[in-house]
Parts: sequence; structure tokens; C-alpha cells
Amino acid sequence: MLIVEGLTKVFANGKGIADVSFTVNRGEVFGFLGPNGAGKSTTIRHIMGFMKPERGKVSIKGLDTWTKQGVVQKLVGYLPGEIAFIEGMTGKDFLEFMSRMQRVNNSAKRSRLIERLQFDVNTPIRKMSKGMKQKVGIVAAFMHDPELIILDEPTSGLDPLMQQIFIELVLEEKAQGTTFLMSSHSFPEVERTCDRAAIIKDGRIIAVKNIHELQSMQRKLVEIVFEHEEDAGKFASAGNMPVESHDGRRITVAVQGNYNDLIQETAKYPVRSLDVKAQNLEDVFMHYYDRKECVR
Ligand SMILES: Nc1ncnc2c1ncn2[C@@H]1O[C@H](COP(=O)(O)OP(=O)(O)OP(=O)(O)O)[C@@H](O)[C@H]1O
Repeated sequence: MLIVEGLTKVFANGKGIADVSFTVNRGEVFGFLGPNGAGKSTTIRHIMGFMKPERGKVSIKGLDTWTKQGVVQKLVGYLPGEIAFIEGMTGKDFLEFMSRMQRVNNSAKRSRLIERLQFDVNTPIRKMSKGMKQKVGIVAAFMHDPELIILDEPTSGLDPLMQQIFIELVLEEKAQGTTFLMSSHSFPEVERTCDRAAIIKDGRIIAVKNIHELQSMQRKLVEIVFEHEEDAGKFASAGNMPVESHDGRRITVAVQGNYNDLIQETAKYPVRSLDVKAQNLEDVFMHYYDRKECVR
């Protein structure tokens, strides 16, 4: 469905993207993960045909997105990182304007999306919060039933309830066969929707992995509070688990991938409480860089 090959763009300040390559298959939800300034939006702008590649190329359904930008943009639903709205419009005006551009007469899907995302379309866009504007943009990207939907940081500005509704919408579309490319900072969001993800940092792809591999890269910090202090001591001194900290009856263990050993070791003693904290995306990256590893 989407092929990105050796995409390179260096801005005058030396920043940009270098040799970015990945493929998104039909029906796949593909995450594009990276910290601020990594090159996600620059890559997506090239994919949409808004920027001319310095080197490399992008094709959607076999069409070059730079030379065939007009055709390609009709096939795709797109949510930009920052949406430029036309002055003086309400949400409704904007969505009607977009429908005319997309040449879609059926407004049933648009109405369903508005209902799901719970916002007042009659509000002037200039009075909308960032989250409300984001909802208008999501409706515009989904409402014409495109085969491919490209979303640049779709949940930025959305509250947790709306993030959840957004995830449900993506999964419903995926079940209908829609293909997605979705950039994000947020590992949990990608984890819940994507089949595979590319990780980009400093303009370069450092990994393209399926979501299970990504999950296994992520360390979890498990904090166990034992019923008895002496048991915490025994757990730590047994040396079977990588103990990060030990304070009285409280122990923190770092686990990556294999949870069985932890469960077996912990179950030897009465436990008062157990809390699991996922390593955030930034830490996953740092771990990558610590090991100076580049994996494809
Ligand atoms: N038009 C431009 N001129 C100069 N530098 C630019 C331009 N656009 C982007 N950059 C730089 O290129 C790098 C990649 O930016 P990009 O916006 O693609 O990152 P991003 O991964 O989308 O980040 P964020 O998550 O913050 O949106 C950054 O260092 C940015 O400052």
C-alpha cells in the first residue's frame, strides 16, 4: 500500500531525515514512533506529496506521491500535526468544505463520527480548544472512508476518555480493512492499535519491529510490597531477580519480556501489594542508544 524508499531531506540548518525506508502493507496499522524533532512530520509531509524528496521516493498504491500528488491525496485521509483552518469557519463549515473537496455527499459517517467524538460542530473554530480542533481534524480524515489514513500525532490534546474512543475508532476501521500510518510519542497508544512500528530518532529509522518485539524491548518496573520484611530480604538475597531497589518490605524489580520467573519467585512469599510501571518510550530509546544497537 505504502512504500517509503531512501527518503532524504536535509534542511539548511543541517536537520532533517536521512535514508528513511519502510513499507506499510494493506490492512495494517503501522506506528511511527519517535521523540520530538525526530523527523516524523517531515517524513509524513513527504509521504503526502507536500515536499519534494531530495533523494528517495514514496509511493502509495504504486503512485509516486510527489509527481501524482493530486491523485494520491484523494485516496488518503490525512490529519496534519498542526491543522490550518480557514478563518471564520465553524467546525460544521469546515467539515462541509472538506466533504466538497473530497467529493463525498454521504454525511452519515460524518455525523456518526461527530457523535462518537462528542463535540459541538457549531462552535467557531477560533473558539475551540486544541482537543476540539483535533476532533474536527480526525472527523475530516475518517469521514470519506479512505483506504489509507495517515495521522500525525492524532491524540495530542485529547483527554484520556477521548484517546480511548479514538483507539476504538481506529480498531473499527482496521476491522473494515483500512490501512493506517500513525505517528506518535506514546508507546501505549501504539501498543494498543498497531501491528508494526518504525522507530525514528535524529532523522534515521533505528528499528522496524512488530508490536510484540517492541513490547519485549520495553522493561517494566515491578514494585512488590511483601507482607513480612524478612521475606523481602530473602527475595533480594536469593539473587534470582534483578532487584533495582530494596527498602524494608518494598522491592523494585526490572523485568524485560519474561514474567514467569518473577511470578514464581514472588509467589514463594505472602505479598501485600504489587504495582507495575511501564518504562516510557524515551527510556526504551535510551536503552537502544546505550547498547548502540541498530536493528531492522
Ligand atoms: N522547514 C524546516 N526548516 C528547518 N528545519 C526543520 C524544518 N522542518 C523541520 N525541521 C527540523 O527537522 C527535524 C525534524 O522535525 P519534524 O517536525 O519532522 O520532527 P517530529 O518527529 O515530527 O517532531 P515532533 O514530535 O516535535 O512534531 C527537527 O530538528 C526540526 O527542527
